[in-house]
Amino acid sequence: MIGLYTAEEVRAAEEPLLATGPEGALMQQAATGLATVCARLLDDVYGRRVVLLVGTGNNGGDALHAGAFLARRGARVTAVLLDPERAHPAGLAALRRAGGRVGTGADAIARADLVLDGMLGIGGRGGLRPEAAELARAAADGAGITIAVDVPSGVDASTGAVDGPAFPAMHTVTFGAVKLGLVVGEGRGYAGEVHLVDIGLGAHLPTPSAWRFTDADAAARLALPAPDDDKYSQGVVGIVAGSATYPGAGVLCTGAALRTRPGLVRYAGTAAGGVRAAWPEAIVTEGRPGDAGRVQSWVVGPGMGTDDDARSVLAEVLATDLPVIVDADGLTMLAEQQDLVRARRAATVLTPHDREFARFGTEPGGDRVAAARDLAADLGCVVLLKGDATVVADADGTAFVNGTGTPWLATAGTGDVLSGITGALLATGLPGVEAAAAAAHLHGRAGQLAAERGPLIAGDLVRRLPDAIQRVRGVPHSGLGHWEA
Ligand SMILES: NC(=O)C1=CN([C@@H]2O[C@H](COP(=O)(O)OP(=O)(O)OC[C@H]3O[C@@H](n4cnc5c(N)ncnc54)[C@H](O)[C@@H]3O)[C@@H](O)[C@H]2O)[C@@H](O)CC1
Ligand SMILES: Nc1ncnc2c1ncn2[C@@H]1O[C@H](COP(=O)(O)OP(=O)(O)O)[C@@H](O)[C@H]1O
Ligand SMILES: [K+]
Repeated sequence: MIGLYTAEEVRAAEEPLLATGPEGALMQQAATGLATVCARLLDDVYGRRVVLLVGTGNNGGDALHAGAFLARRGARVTAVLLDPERAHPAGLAALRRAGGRVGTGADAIARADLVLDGMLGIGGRGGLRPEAAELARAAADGAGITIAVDVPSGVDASTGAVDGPAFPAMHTVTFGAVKLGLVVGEGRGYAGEVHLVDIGLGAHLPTPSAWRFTDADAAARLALPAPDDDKYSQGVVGIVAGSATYPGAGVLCTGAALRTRPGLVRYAGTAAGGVRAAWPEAIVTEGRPGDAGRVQSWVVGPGMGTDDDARSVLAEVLATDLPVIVDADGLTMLAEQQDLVRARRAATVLTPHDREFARFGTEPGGDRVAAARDLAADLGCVVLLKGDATVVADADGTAFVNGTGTPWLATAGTGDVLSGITGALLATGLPGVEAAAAAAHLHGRAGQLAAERGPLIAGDLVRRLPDAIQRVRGVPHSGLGHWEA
């Protein structure tokens, strides 16, 4: 797993290194790593125009030292200083020694091949002041590559909240540890591609605030069928989704569960006809959940409606002592009867998008990890808050930020697929928070695979799920399967 850290955690880890290491050593390491990434992205450094946006703190110092490195390799480097009296003295001296110069704003930015944002790093507080905001806008309008030093200025490094304008980075070169604000919420959009430069913080870092799953983490949670398995022992999933008028949600959800963990999937609900036609593999009843037969987990909510029948079905499912994932219409009803979750002892996973989340009382706001954590703690369940970087939080504060996916997932029905995957993983006995994090990871990978062929529809995710599973397991898909000689 990849740890994601707040600014405070990174500062605390830096302290012992600053206290014991030679003066400026950490900054030299950071700046060298930064300049190396810049040089790689510029391809040929000689003669390139580089503009440094330089604030009053160490973030500006990093930019100045990296600028000096690039100037020594023949780049034409101009530093734009937000406050000339307070620019990092050693950094400025190094830049001047290397032949860099100090200049002014917008024109230089418009002509730059590369704009390096060293205005604010983890010491930034609140929104950008007007002069900094102006430079960020000019960088957005320019044609050069935009690279943020450590954190894009205007982005809260700990939360990803953005208050007003911020520097639009195509790349962020971050030091020592990945800051949470680079991968979640609005901040993620400003950070672009994140490059991590090792400055030796490793042993000093605390347990991170949040985690990101790798493919290996997801794969470790996808238990393979064993020789002594049968269709029941793999975990049976029950699906309550879709309706006579809207069978689609039932079809997608059932398909996703089957494709994730094809032991046995049972369906109960009024979309029975559509589900039966689409998935002969599923066991289908028009009746209530109790008529479906034994299951090890329930998916309830997508497209099921919100009438009285739907309410009583939701209550019936939540009254079981089985793990349940609640989505869509189920969430709309649950928001009005939150005690149905609080009373549960088995795992409950709620998978709201922003509007569904708001029905539980508060908008997600700028700090999406905190929002998901708060609701999870309040209800005593797992909350998976959907978005371009989906957040999963458990009642004890454990949090994951998803790193897979594509904006092509913003299409109807993809949420139903996520519900089916989550239900299938819950049925295997995984803790709720791990099932949800692994499901989000897998869903995103399926989306990426489907998007390789252009615009995707939700059904494509179901079709690509087997490939996504093989991909996260690191199995090359030759189409022939794996044979041991
Ligand atoms: N601590 C260290 O030794 C290291 C720090 N590094 C760099 O240092 C950065 C943190 O440096 P600092 O703590 O000096 O902080 P920053 O450079 O992030 O910013 C602090 C300065 O900006 C001002 N400021 C804060 N909010 C502002 C706003 N909204 N508008 C305008 N000005 C604002 C503050 O008054 C202060 O002068 C990191 O992000 C990283 O880039 C790296 O060099 C690695 C080593
Ligand atoms: N811009 C985006 N980038 C990446 N993923 C997205 C984006 N917008 C939505 N998604 C993902 O697509 C899915 C949409 O789910 P949802 O809103 O429930 O749709 P539906 O109810 O139509 O199925 C979620 O998994 C969400 O994380
Ligand atoms: K910055």
